[in-house]
Amino acid sequence: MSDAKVVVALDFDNKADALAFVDSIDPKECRLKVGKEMFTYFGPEFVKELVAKGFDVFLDLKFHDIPNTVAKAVTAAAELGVWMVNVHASGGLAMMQKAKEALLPYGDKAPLLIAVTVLTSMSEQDLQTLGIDKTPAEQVNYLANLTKQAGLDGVVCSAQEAKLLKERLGQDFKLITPGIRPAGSASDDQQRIVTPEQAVADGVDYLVIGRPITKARSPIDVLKAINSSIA
Ligand SMILES: O=C(O)c1cc(=O)[nH]c(=O)n1[C@@H]1O[C@H](COP(=O)(O)O)[C@@H](O)[C@H]1O
Repeated sequence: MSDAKVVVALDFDNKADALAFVDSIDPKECRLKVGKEMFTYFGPEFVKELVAKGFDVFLDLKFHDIPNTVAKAVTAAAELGVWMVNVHASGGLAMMQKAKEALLPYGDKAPLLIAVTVLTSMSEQDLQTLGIDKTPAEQVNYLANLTKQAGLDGVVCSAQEAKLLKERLGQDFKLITPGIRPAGSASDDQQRIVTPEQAVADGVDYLVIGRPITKARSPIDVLKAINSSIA
């Protein structure tokens, strides 16, 4: 298993470009995330292909459904041999508990199970439009507590919330943070952004980074630069 902190979000609409990047890197340099776009185009076979190449794969399908359906979906993810899989914490305590239970038969081969708190593309105003009268940090803290209570391994949040969550939930509770932007790069549709250096200083376990790497003229150079900035 790799000890890389960077998880590259493989958000490509074609396999050739994704594989050109993947085949130019070593599994020691980063882990890979397959999300809704590539999974919908290329399915579980693509995930298996990446696992067979030796990469730790984060299957990011953000399951959010009734407990039975999510438990079965998480089992299907474990069968693919992925390293990590996620659900939405707002699916509730029972849903998360059932998902965790579904992974028990896999023992130490089970993927890490984490829950998305408040999407990094959302601001306080966005929460208000959903009828949530809290700051993102308060809502993240609330859902992260629920996630820990359900026995999951950690949460997806913004690195802006990392320091507080590590203090409150302990060092072992994993924090996975998208919305990472090297200084000077475009924020795109992300709202709660943090640089790679700051994220690591604040205790983040894994940094999910997509467009700043995959849309760069030389993705491999950007990945290497980020890796050395957080070494
Ligand atoms: O679960 C995720 O990975 C996720 C959660 C979240 O709150 N925000 C978020 O951006 N993501 C994913 O992380 C990746 C971020 O990509 P970039 O914005 O291109 O770096 C995308 O693939 C998103 O789907």
